[in-house]
Amino acid sequence: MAVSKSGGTLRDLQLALQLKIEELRQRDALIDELELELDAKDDLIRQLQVELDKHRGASQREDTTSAGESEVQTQAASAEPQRTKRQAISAEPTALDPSQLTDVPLTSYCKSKESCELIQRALMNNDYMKHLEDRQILTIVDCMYPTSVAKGCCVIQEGDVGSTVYVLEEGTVEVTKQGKKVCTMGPGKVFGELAVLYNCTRTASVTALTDIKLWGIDRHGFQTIMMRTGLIKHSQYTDFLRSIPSFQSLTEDVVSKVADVLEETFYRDGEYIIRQGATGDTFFIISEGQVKVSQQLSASEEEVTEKTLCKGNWFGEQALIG
Ligand SMILES: Nc1ncnc2c1ncn2[C@@H]1O[C@@H]2COP(=O)(O)O[C@H]2[C@H]1O
Repeated sequence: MAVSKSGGTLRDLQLALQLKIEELRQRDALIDELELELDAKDDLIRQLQVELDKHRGASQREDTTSAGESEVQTQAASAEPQRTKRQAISAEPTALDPSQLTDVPLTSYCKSKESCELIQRALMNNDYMKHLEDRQILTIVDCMYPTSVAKGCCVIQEGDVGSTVYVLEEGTVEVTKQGKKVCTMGPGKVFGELAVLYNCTRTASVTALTDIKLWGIDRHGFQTIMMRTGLIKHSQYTDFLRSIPSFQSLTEDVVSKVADVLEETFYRDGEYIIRQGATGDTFFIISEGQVKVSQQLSASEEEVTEKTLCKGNWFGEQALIG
C-alpha cells in the first residue's frame, strides 16, 4: 500500500532528470579541479621534503666526527617522523575497458566443497564485501587461487600498492599499523580487501604467525567480476526502461543515465512504500507487482484508494522535481 500525490508529466520528469544530470556533471568537474589542486600541493610538499632532507643531511655531515656516514643517515632517518601517506580513494576504480569485459577470460580454480563454503562465509562476514550480490560472491569463490606463506613472512606491507584480496584458510596472521599490533586473524577471514576495493595503498601490514594457506584473487579478476555484473545489471535495467511505453521517447543517453542510478528494492505485500505527508526523496518505477495509491483526506476519515499501479507505472516523481 502506498500514498502518493500523483502529478507532473513525463516532460517535467525529463526536465528534472536533465537538471540533476547537469548538476552531477558540474559537481564532477569541481571534484576534478580540487583533485588537481591537491596533487599540486602534494608535489610541493614532496619538493620541500627533498630540500629539507638535503639540508638536514648537510648539517648532520658537518656535525659528525667519529661516526660513519651511513650510521648517521640511519639515525637521522629513524628519528624523522614518517609522514603518513594520504590514502587516496580513486574515483577511477579500474583501467579495464567496460566494452571488452565480456571477452576477458576469468580463470576458475578447483577447490573442495569445504573450501568453497569457507571462502563464501568469509566474504559474507566481511563488512566491505557482504553487500556483494550472490552471483558476484560465487564468481569470486570460483576464481580464487590457492597460495601459501611460511611462518614469519610478510604477506602485505603497509603503504605498498595492493593488488590481491586474500581469504585465510589455515593458520594465523597478525595485522599491524605503523609497527603496532592491531589484531590477529584466523581461518575464514578476509584481508587485503581495502586497497583493492578503494584503490588505495595497503592500510596495514599482515604477517604470517604460522605457516598459512590462503586463497587469493587479484585486482584485475576482482574488478572484472564487479564490472561485468554491473554491466549485466545496467543492460537489464536499460531493457526494462525501454519496455515502458511512457519512457520510449527518452533518448538513449537519458535511459542509460537513469539505468546507472536505478536500485532494486523489494517490498512485502501490504508494506507501505511512501507514507502520506512524509518527505519524498525517491522516484519509483514498478518492475513487478502492484501498488495501491491511497489518500486520507482528514484525520477522522478512512483512507480512500485512488488507484492501483502496475508494472511500468511510476510514482514519487515529485522527489525528482524537488
Ligand atoms: N584495524 C584493522 N583491523 C583488522 N584488519 C585491518 C585493520 N586495518 C587494516 N586491516 C586489514 O589489513 C589489510 C591491509 O591491506 P588492505 O589495506 O588492502 O586491507 C587491510 C585489511 O584487510
